[in-house]
Amino acid sequence: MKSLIQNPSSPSSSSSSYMFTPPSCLIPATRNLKFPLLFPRAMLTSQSLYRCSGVHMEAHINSNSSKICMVPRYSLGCSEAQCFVSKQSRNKYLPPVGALVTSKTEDVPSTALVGDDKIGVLLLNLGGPETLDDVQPFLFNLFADPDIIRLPRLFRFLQNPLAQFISVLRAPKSKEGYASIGGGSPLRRITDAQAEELRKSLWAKDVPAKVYVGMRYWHPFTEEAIEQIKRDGISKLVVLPLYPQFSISTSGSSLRLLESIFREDEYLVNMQHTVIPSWYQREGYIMAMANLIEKELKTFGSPEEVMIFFSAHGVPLAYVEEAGDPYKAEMEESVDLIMEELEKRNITNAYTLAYQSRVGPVEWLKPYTDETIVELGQKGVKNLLAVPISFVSEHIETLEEIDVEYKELALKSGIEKWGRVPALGCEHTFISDLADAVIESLPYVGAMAVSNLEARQSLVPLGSVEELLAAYDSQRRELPPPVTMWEWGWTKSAETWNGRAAMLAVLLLLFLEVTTGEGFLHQWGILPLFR
Ligand SMILES: C=CC1=C(C)c2cc3[nH]c(cc4nc(cc5[nH]c(cc1n2)c(C)c5CCC(=O)O)C(CCC(=O)O)=C4C)c(C)c3C=C
Ligand SMILES: [Fe+2]
Repeated sequence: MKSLIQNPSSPSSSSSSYMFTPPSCLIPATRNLKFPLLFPRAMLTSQSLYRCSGVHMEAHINSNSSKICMVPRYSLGCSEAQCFVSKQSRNKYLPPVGALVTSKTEDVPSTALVGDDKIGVLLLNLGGPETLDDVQPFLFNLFADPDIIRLPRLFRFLQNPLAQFISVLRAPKSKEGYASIGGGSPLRRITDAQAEELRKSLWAKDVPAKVYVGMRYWHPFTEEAIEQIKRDGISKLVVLPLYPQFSISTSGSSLRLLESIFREDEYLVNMQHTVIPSWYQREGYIMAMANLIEKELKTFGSPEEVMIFFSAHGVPLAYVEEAGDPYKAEMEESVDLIMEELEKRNITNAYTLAYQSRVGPVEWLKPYTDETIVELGQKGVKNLLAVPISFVSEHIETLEEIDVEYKELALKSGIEKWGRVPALGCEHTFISDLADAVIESLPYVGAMAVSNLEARQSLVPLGSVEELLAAYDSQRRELPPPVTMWEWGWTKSAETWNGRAAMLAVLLLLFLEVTTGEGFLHQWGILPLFR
């Protein structure tokens, strides 16, 4: 497979394992899902997902009896402190083999068989540069992704030169940010710890699965995780993006990559899998978010006067309005569900949602976080509690953008007290519920959910990679057909040479722009914005 990835440093990783027989007695919730799976807001209601016969239950799979039993929910007592294990202590039980994440502890057999099946969970995440030298190649990988910079098909040949150009321009500013949070992204460390906690939680629920981490733009790359999955002989795979809400630019991009890897590999073509595309509506996520907010509100003198300020990572507006990205709808529903949960606890604070971290010249989802902070200050709001909602780990945009830039802006704008809810990390309600989501999806591994009625009624929205992407692609606006030039001479070879000539011309123009400081990109205000 052709790889766009720039990869200067070597990977390191780890693994673990499990056994399971698909359960026969899981009772699906009685919801009728009429829309493509990428639109859970339209499909799902906020109640009904987590209750069974009025009692709060969870699916418990006993690998000995091969049955699912409904048992009262319990918690595992995993703390944030436990989660942030040092590199050394992790390495003790995380042998650096392949791309796997989770540990091999004493009680974990190296093979995880049930019948003939070996079950794996693949956590998908974005990845982040681990050192300052990684920043530019990491940015290249990000901007080389057609789901991040969406060029019309005719101009796809410009994707890599453009990615190179933008990544070089943006690297100095990004490096400053990563330098200020300790010289690199904490994402890998936190995602590894989440994978390990998920593995433990699955084991505690009698589902001894192996858990793998596949990052989209940095180590351990998805390709590395897949290689490890093949080496381990996994036969059934649950794919779980670590983004609560679906976006074309995040989960969608990772799934598209997986699809291309699956298509080209004989082993993977035959491996049964299912995908949990988004899970913001699950009780564990909602409860865990509400718990964190409730706790943080108590640090204010008058908690009831605090404005709860949900800040989500933005996406370009066109993703939602033209490409059918369900991200905004899912984000708004997430906020509604969390506020409903807080109301049940008699917390009825004012709240708002805004979008942060925009990049480039195009319009992004509004309102923008920075503008909203200023407006709130002008309106006389004095206490603000920022809640990062689109991502479950601390990363540059919480540690630098929110904690430093937005805090400073808020204090300048008249806000007197600023607070911030931590990212979920390894919060145990959250991890335990992710484990439940995996368990609930297991009966549908290989069932190819979208076309399968039973799977449509499952407790988590499920689908195969291919079907999910087909649902997403059907929402994409058709690109205009290629322009037909003269009949004569429009051969494959002419097309290739035309493409090359155009690429050279664009590179020349870019070069002239950078050296002279003048040109279209400057006129349109694009170039300075990438700095
Ligand atoms: C739900 C989360 C995210 C969405 C949606 C998203 C879309 C998106 N991001 C960019 C551009 C950049 N993202 C960068 C880093 C980054 N982004 C997310 C999350 C989402 N991105 C994370 C978790 C990270 C990694 C942070 C870390 O700690 O390493 C970066 C690099 C950092 C920087 O230079 O600011 C860029 C650039 C676009 C264009 C986009 C939607 C199209
Ligand atoms: Fe991003």
